[in-house]
Amino acid sequence: MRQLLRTSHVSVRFAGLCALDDVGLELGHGEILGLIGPNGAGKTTLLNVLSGFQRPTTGEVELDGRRITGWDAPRRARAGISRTFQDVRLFPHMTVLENCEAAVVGGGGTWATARDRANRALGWFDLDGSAGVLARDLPYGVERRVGMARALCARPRVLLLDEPAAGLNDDESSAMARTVRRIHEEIGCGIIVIEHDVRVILGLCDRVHVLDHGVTLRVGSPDEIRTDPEVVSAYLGAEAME
Ligand SMILES: Nc1ncnc2c1ncn2[C@@H]1O[C@H](COP(=O)(O)OP(=O)(O)OP(=O)(O)O)[C@@H](O)[C@H]1O
Repeated sequence: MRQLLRTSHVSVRFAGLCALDDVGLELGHGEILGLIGPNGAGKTTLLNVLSGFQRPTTGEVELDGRRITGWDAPRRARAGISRTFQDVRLFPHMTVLENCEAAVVGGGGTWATARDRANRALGWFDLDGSAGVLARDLPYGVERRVGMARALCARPRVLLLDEPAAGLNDDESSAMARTVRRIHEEIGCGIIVIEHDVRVILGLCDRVHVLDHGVTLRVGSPDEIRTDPEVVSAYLGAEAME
């Protein structure tokens, strides 16, 4: 596996709390990697470290073999690392289309490119009919899809998805997973996805990285993770083995 993004020996401490402890994560070119673990395991903190929103206390981050640990979030975005947020964070007074265009222009693209990419990304998420709607008027499920469309407008090399199926029902979650898979086939970017819905993760990902209390519990294929006794007892419970 050719490495696209990796962390080595990453630790993050918040005052007395160790949110991440010596974590090494690897994402290959064109790979979909699931990041799972119980509440407070450190998943979002690790995504923040990868996207430049959180400086690690110790450790390094590399993109394509280049050390990017000191780079801030805008610089990483320009280098091709795009992300979504649990709370989406759209510009509320701008339309769906303008939110997507802003992501392209903010990354240095022209308005013409921005319009083209935004329209394409909205099409991937069946959002063509919502292009002119103000972001503040969107229902939650639609808002999340716009967040993903916006992240994809930048044509990222790495896409970091923080709980894309949160708050969605089973059918919507399955549809979301199918969309992620389709986009992955079309763009070929590496994807890291945090998700609590284990069925979505195990069905979608090439490999899964399991965190527990800030440390790596296991890394393996969906089948290895599904049947690993330690992962099952720490996180999955019996239902994932069915
Ligand atoms: N800015 C911060 N200041 C202090 N503590 C923090 C901060 N961010 C996260 N933490 C703590 O670090 C630990 C890891 O949090 P994190 O949000 O990364 O976990 P998570 O696995 O994403 O959890 P969840 O599944 O609930 O979203 C938690 O104990 C959390 O309270």
